[in-house]
Amino acid sequence: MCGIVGLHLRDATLAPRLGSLLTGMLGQMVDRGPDSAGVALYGDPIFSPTGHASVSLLGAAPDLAATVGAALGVSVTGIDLAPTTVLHAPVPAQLLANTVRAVDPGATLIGFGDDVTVLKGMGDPVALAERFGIPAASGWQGVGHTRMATESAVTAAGSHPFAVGPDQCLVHNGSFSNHLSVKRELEAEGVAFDSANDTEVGARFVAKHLAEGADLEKALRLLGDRFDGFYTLLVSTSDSFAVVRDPIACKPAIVAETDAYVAMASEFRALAGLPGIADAHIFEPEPERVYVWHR
Ligand SMILES: NC(=O)CC[C@H](N)C(=O)O
Repeated sequence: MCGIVGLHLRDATLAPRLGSLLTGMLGQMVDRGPDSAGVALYGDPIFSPTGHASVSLLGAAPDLAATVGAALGVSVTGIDLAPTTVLHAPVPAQLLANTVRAVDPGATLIGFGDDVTVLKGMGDPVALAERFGIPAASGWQGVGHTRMATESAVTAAGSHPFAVGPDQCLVHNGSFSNHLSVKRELEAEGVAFDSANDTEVGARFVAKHLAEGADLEKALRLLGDRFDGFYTLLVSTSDSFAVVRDPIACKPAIVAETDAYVAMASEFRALAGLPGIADAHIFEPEPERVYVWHR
């Protein structure tokens, strides 16, 4: 199992409702993965303030904002939402991420960018979302995941999303059967990993191809060529929202599209409460077809 939900808004008047709609969707997927959960939000003014990069971390040192601020020579602010910590600084996102890694190598970086904030934790997904303040969040895009672990331990670091490139986020339902082979290839090229999770291998593969200049559609086609196993993936970037399924599409997925949004979930019940759903174009993504929507 595992439950995926995602909402890509086209109608800016829905932005103040992003967090409450996403929390409602996540709540419908709790029985697909009750042990841990994670959310990525794009464009919330508190989690991702304008003019600042954000970095999301697990296991951050208590005084990290001050240490990173001293290293960068700027004011760094933090939000403590245990086990996730979010830091903000008025510097480029990659510089903030690199500085955090250098200053606190014991922390795990779970997301970074100009527009995205990633929050992950253990326990009931809706209780977590409420503790993180997701229902009050706004923005233009959000992704959520409820995990039933198959490939690595039930820990916050093993929870999805895996957000390993700037403003990127990947969530997965399924299991990559050749992830250890792909991981060895990526490690030989210098890619470092934070967990033993199969989904992290997919996220690092996509991030590498995006960094090398592929667009999201191409990166997901390359993933389909290289990875074996089962997958429904929802992948988002600073301007895109994409869905792809393996050749036999054995993991469920449903998309609803209106003039106001594109929504995706593992099961329709997560979409049933969305505004205007009765008039939405609703379909199951075809096997192996890469669907990408742009902002
Ligand atoms: N149940 C799932 O879909 C699990 C997804 C992924 N293989 C993980 O272990 O995190």
